[in-house]
Amino acid sequence: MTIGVIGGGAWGTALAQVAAESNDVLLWAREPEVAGAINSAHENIVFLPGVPLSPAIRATGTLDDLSECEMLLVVAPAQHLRAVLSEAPRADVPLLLCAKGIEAGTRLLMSEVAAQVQPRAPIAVLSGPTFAHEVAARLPTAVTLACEDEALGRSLAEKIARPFFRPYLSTDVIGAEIGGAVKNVLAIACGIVEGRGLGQNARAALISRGFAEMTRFGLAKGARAETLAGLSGLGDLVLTCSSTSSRNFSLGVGIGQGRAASELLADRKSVAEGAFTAPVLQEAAREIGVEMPVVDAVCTLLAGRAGVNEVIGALLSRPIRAEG
Ligand SMILES: NC(=O)c1ccc[n+]([C@@H]2O[C@H](COP(=O)([O-])OP(=O)(O)OC[C@H]3O[C@@H](n4cnc5c(N)ncnc54)[C@H](O)[C@@H]3O)[C@@H](O)[C@H]2O)c1
Ligand SMILES: O=P(O)(O)OC[C@H](O)CO
Repeated sequence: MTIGVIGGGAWGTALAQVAAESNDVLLWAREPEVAGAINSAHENIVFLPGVPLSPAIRATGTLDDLSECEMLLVVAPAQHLRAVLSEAPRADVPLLLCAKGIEAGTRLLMSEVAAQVQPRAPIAVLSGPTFAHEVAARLPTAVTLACEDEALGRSLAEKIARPFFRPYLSTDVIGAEIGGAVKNVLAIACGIVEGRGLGQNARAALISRGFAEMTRFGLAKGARAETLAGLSGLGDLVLTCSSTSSRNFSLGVGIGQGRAASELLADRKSVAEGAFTAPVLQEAAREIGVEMPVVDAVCTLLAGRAGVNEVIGALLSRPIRAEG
């Protein structure tokens, strides 16, 4: 079968490499130099350099070329997903959504955006603790594959599973998406703590209190607790809050070291989704009356409305309260 991949960033390329172990893969890349190098040198020189890619991966710059694919992995960044999917051929094949974020303006999750622009396509979500370079190196990785239609979810999982790439099934699409979106914002917070030299205790406290925020928000939006505590929630939170391999964490490190978020973001070619999700998440949480102080703190720092010491001081001086 031919699997289509929409998005030639690091994650789209790593997933193409996984899928190419037993399928033909057609990857749409926005940048002509990315598509050119994949076809001529079997390497994504821009977003995943140094990884020799399977010759079973062909790249194209034309979305219409994906019209014959039997399933599509959608790996465009969250804020571009609507535009890219709108330009893609009308699909009634399954869309496996792999971006982690909430759309600015609409506050919609990726599955909700996809349902608006590709209403005939069955939708599933792939999320979890997955650094692209590790997956591309075939290091053991487990993910959540969420689909309301259990049988479809199982068949998609069977198509992409490999001995080193192990999907766990869920029917909680919203839960899988909320975990992936929220953890990116919390990873920025953990990076700030690292960049400021505030120690491991502070980071563990942030992961734990951040997980409490993710859970409050997720449950209020209809997510299931076990999904939030699983690979796509807590699992990804732990990964992303612990390593400079995370673009969100490393953005936070820069902010913690005193650099302006705007300057750090302007320097980047790769995406730090948490920077875009944070203000939308804050709006969404306020709308439903869910308190998210760590998310609020990240928003303040991203917008440059206060300094790091002031924001951390305010977090630490909140009234003493019950943990649960
Ligand atoms: N990299 C990872 O390890 C990883 C793992 C899991 C999930 N993800 C998620 O996958 C998604 C894609 O991330 P990535 O790491 O592949 O990206 P990346 O940072 O490697 O590359 C940036 C991507 O953004 C695309 N882009 C830039 N401007 C665009 C525009 N105007 N319209 C459409 N596309 C545009 C580029 O073509 C490129 O594909 C994100 O939501 C990310 O959170 C990434
Ligand atoms: O580099 P990040 O922070 O976008 O994290 C990548 C993946 O989402 C980790 O699961």
